[in-house]
Amino acid sequence: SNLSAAASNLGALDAAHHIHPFSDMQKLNAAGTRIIERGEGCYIFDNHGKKYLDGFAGLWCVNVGYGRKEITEAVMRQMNELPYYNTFFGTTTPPTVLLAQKITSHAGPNINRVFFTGSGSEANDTWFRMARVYWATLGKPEKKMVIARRNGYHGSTVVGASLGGMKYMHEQGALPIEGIVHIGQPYWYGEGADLSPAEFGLKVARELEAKIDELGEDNVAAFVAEPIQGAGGVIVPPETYWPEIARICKARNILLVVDEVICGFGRTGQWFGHQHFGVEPDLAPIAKGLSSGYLPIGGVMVSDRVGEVLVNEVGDFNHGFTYSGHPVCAAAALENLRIIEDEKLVERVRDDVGPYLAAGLKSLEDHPMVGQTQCVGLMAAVQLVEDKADRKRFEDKEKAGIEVRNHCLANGLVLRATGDRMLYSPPLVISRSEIDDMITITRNGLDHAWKVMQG
Ligand SMILES: Cc1ncc(COP(=O)(O)O)c(CNc2cccc(C(=O)O)c2)c1O
Repeated sequence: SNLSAAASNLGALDAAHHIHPFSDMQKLNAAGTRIIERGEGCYIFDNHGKKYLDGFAGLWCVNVGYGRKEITEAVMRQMNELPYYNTFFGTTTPPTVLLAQKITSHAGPNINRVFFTGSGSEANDTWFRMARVYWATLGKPEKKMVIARRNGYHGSTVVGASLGGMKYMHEQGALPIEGIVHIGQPYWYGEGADLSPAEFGLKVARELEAKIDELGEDNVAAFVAEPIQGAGGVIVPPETYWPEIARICKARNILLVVDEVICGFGRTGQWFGHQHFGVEPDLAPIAKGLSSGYLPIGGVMVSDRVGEVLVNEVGDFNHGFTYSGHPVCAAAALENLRIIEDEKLVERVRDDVGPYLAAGLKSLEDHPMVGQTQCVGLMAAVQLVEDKADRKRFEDKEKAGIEVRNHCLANGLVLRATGDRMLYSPPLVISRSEIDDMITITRNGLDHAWKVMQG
């Protein structure tokens, strides 16, 4: 049949018809794409039947693992009942309502409302407009600048990419848009120089205060940051960083926005990353682990400070998407969160497999190529170095990371490399023996890459 014929040359069809995200398509088409066909637990399988341990849970998101039939069945039921309806014009659907309630039940006492989107990027665009509407409603329309961080990641929409601090994204599309500025990142290993982590954490947090002074407090709406930068390389800030950030936001009367797209829903061993660091956001974008990626859904968790104004004083908030609160995506997310609750995955990450992964990564620190490992819950990084003595980095950081990543891939482990940092973000259901495999395969990858880089 033409389907089987098509199946045999999916690669050619992909090259002919499909432009991939974040890809050099000429190189990709020459190299060919890997067709991933199936997933089970923490494993994915390509169309040649090769099995990979997915140390990255898709893109940071498959928290409950692949093949959870409970979600498929919940989606099937909802799909058959009502495949779509909107939440505009005074309508809603049962899963959407129940999902909003369930999310806020885990988000702490000050967060009681959710605005739904289709992605994490749209969630960032959404809070950006909410923050400006909030201040305008309080009679401060000039309070509209947003401060973000270099090497932060907040998505690929115009606002998302502008909030992000990735230069290679700004260069494509003349970004950032006006109204968004960046300060430093709490990356002690790479930028701490002779300061202790504690000193560096305070120093880089205080760049926020300096930036507010430079811009004028009455012009600044918000500061946005990931609890732990994900795509930036799993940059775990020094202990002193977040308390100082929270102090400054309060003292200078700007909204604190915490991007929970990666850190949310158990990734750090708490329901949300801000809870790991003990800070209270005014607004928090979410996505990824919300549905474990089974269906696309995102949103913004809204604190009462903003929510009361948004609900009771703004009148029409003229913003939203066709798929805001999509009933089938909401049903998938609702069942996903039920699994996380019933299987106590957050507690498991905090008390069992998170510490277990941290110990396994620590055991790699004796390797000549490993300068540092960082691990919070099941979100971790291995910092590659050329010379540990003075934290000397490889000239070609990308090559170091790619050599480790490709060797791991050839040995059945999917990892992410951001420059010279190897990143781990496995499903929250990963077993200790699967973690052992991740560590073993990583060590072999390090041995290989060390030889190549010494070459
Ligand atoms: C913190 C954060 N905020 C927003 C987004 C955007 O979400 P959407 O993609 O759903 O619009 C993200 C997404 N993060 C993301 C997406 C794709 C790839 C990688 C990578 O690290 O390779 C990371 C993210 O990590």
